[in-house]
Amino acid sequence: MYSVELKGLKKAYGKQIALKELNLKVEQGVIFGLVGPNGAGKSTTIHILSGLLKPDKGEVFIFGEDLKTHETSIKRKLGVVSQELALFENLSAYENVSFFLKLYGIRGKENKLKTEQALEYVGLSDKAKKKAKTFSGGMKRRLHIACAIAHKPQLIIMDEPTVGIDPQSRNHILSTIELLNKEGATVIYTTHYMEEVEAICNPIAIIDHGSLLIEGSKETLKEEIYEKQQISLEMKEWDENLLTSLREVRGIEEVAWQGNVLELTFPKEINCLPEIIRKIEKSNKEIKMLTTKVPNLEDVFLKLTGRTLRD
Ligand SMILES: Nc1ncnc2c1ncn2[C@@H]1O[C@H](COP(=O)(O)OP(=O)(O)OP(=O)(O)O)[C@@H](O)[C@H]1O
Repeated sequence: MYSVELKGLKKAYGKQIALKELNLKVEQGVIFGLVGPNGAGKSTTIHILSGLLKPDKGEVFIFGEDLKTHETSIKRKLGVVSQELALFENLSAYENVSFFLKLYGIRGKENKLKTEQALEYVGLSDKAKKKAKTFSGGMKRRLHIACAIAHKPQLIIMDEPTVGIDPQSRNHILSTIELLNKEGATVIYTTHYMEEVEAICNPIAIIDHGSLLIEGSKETLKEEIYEKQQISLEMKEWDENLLTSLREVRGIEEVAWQGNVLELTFPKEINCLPEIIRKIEKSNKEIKMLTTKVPNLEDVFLKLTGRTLRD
């Protein structure tokens, strides 16, 4: 059973099509990165998943249940960290979390226990008695997360939870997500920071113009997208004769240089390296260092969408 299954989701705001026909499956127990350029349809998808918005067409299944017919039971399993903060400024951190738990019917001892645990998860235990209005932006964001996850949801949906906050709170949030995931929660995570996706998400889905472009493990995406191999050779010295002989290596596509570094490109399926090494030895030149360019997710994203994630 999938934690989330979206089938043929369509949504338009007037003439503006936000989701063309989105199909997506999220396995249980993963931190699923949902990324896409501005206007790709991520927030629309998340709003539909959280029941805030109805799709024009298509189906949403959460843990096998249809969102249309099982909204109440699904909502108990769901924790949504939206972009908008929903906190009571004049209540303490403890009172805020406790209030949200009461909305789920959690009272008494269990309420106390879960409130304390949630504050601990986000690193605010020592600020439990302080009013939300005295908190920095990053601390408010962490409190907001505590409120959303205190009832121990099986599925946590996070819409850019680290935008515009200090590095300390950001690191706290990332490790909270990893902790919640280790304890069994599935997390759907959207962000404009590709380094966060690299650090905590797997698998990922890239969407654009309201449709899925690609979905898979980070490793598979890099492998599939990257058709070329690139190596850099830092040379003690090199000359034109060496460049000419490297250009003759079977399969080589490009020989470029920057200072003392030669950059060679060849197709993934041809191993040009032994021949390259032979040519260099023959020329009596010395390699100081050899590095392989490893593609990153930003390369994958750029190739598929024509933009960088933060464009
Ligand atoms: N309330 C609305 N009214 C009209 N158009 C909207 C509305 N909300 C979103 N859209 C449009 O729908 C498309 C998808 O928007 P959505 O907010 O889902 O994208 P996104 O991927 O979350 O973008 P971002 O990364 O900028 O948050 C965009 O073209 C957007 O302009």
